[in-house]
Order: sequence, then C-alpha cells, then structure tokens
Amino acid sequence: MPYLIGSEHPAAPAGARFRAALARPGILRLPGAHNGMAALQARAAGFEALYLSGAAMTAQMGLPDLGILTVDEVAFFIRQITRACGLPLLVDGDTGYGEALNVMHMVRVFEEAGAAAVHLEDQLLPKKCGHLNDKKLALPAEMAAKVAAAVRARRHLVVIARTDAAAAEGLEGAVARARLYVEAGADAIFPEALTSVEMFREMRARLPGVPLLANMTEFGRTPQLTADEFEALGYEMVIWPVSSLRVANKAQERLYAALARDGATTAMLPEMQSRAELYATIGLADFEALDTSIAQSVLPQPD
Ligand SMILES: C[C@](O)(C(=O)O)[C@H](CC(=O)O)C(=O)O
Repeated sequence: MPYLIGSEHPAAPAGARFRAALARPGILRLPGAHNGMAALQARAAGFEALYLSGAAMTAQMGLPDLGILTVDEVAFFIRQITRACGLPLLVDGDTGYGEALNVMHMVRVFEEAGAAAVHLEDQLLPKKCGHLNDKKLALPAEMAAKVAAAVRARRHLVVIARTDAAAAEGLEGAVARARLYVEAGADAIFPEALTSVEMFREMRARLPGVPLLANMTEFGRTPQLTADEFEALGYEMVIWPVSSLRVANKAQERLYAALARDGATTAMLPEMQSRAELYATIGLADFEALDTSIAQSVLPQPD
C-alpha cells in the first residue's frame, strides 16, 4: 500500500526510477494502463513501468483523441495510476496543450501528480492519432522550443520528443527533426507511425546513442512486432498504448449485448472478475488490516 503509508513510498523521484528501469538490460516494456485497476493488473503480471495513453484516456471518456483533454483531466489519471501501483509512468502529453508556457505548466502538473516521463509531439491542433492521414506538423523550431521549455520546467521528469514527420516529410525529415529535438534537450525520441521494419532499422542507424521508443499500437501503420524484435532492432522502449482498453471495451460490449438479450448477467459470470478477485487485486484486506492496526495503536486495548 505505497499510497497510504508514507514510509513505503520510494525515496527516489519517479523520473529517477524510470531512468533506472531504462538503464537495466533489455528493452523497457511499457504496457498502457488506462486506469488504476489496469495498472494493478499490469504490475501483477510483472511489468516494471507503465504508459498512460491520450487515446485511451479520451476513448474511455467517450471522446476522440484530438487534443481536447485538459492538463487537470490527465492529472486525475496520473494520480489514480501512480497511487494504485507506485510504478514509474510515462504519460502522453500530446502537443503540450499550447506553447512554451503551457508546456511548462503541463510538466509541473504532471510531475506533481506523480508522472515519471512525458512525451510531447510536433503536431498542430487538432492533433490526431499518429496512424491517421492528414496530420498537420508544427515548424521544427517551434517544437524544439517546446522541448526546451519542458526540460527547463522539469525537476526529474524524463522528456521524450515524438515526431509525427515520417508520413509527410519521410524518414529524412523525421531524422532531422529528431536531431533538433535532441539538441533542444530531449532525453529520447519517439518516431511515430513507422511503417516497416526497414524504417525502424534506418531510424536507429541514423540516431546513434539516442534512446528510441517504439509504438506497437494495434490496427495502425506499424506491423505487429514483438518486444524482442524491437529490442533486436536496437530500441530502448516499447509501448502498447491502447491494448488494455481495447480488450476491456470488447468485453463490455459483450456484457451489454448479453444483458439486453437475457435480462440477466448470468451468461457472463465466467468472464467476470469475481468479487474475491477484485478485492484481492485492490488489496482490500490490507487496507482493512491497516485501519485496524491504526485503531489499535491509538485506542487503549482491553486486558
Ligand atoms: C500513442 C498514442 O498517441 C496514444 O494516445 O496512445 C496513439 C495511439 C493510437 O491511437 O493507437 C497514437 O497516436 O499512436
């Protein structure tokens, strides 16, 4: 229960813990966790760090991923996930919600909420999923200024610059932008929507020494590759941004169809997380034991 007991919180700031995870051998696997429960389940499966996706946050709000979220709405998700699981969290910062000062405000809010890392992208509003057509790009210098602003604002947050330029400007454009963003202070680069293994390889070769993040989103432009394959290509991080929500959404769809059909949820019981499983995942017994131990430590006990 790292959230309620102060002494169980890790001493190192979240950004430092993210850097330490990145420094360990092997690619850093960052599954998307769209809420606190997903984060607990991902941690139980053995993951050491997580990703918070803009697409998943907006989709679960029933909204499209067009950059209409606010900083404080994202902070709500950051808080619930980091409280629940305590793992270092990489957060989707979209376009930074404005220009330099807005980016700095976002960095401060995200850090205070418990984030470990953020990525910022070089699209103009309304931004889109990187795997869609007709994205509009910011000027390279404008994006570099945002990266510099983020670095200036952070205390420990890892700053990752995402470039969406591959579609409009080709690999050449994406590499040139990535170099500029690294010069502006980016700790790592997220080359978005690469469409072939060859592009991933070329990007790696052209940016020696720069930590790179691969986006293994489903139903997009990137072919399905495994974490081991991205590692062999020389990538340091991989995200599966929306996978948990896609699976949860499909299950919900089946539930509502069954309930509308049967007037009962009985047919769905085998697919449900049981009451016992739910309580075990959130650690209800530990919270109750904590409450009892506090009461015992302050109240005189009968002989
Ligand atoms: C990474 C991403 O920005 C996200 O919001 O998770 C999306 C994911 C998606 O829409 O599949 C993206 O632009 O790739």
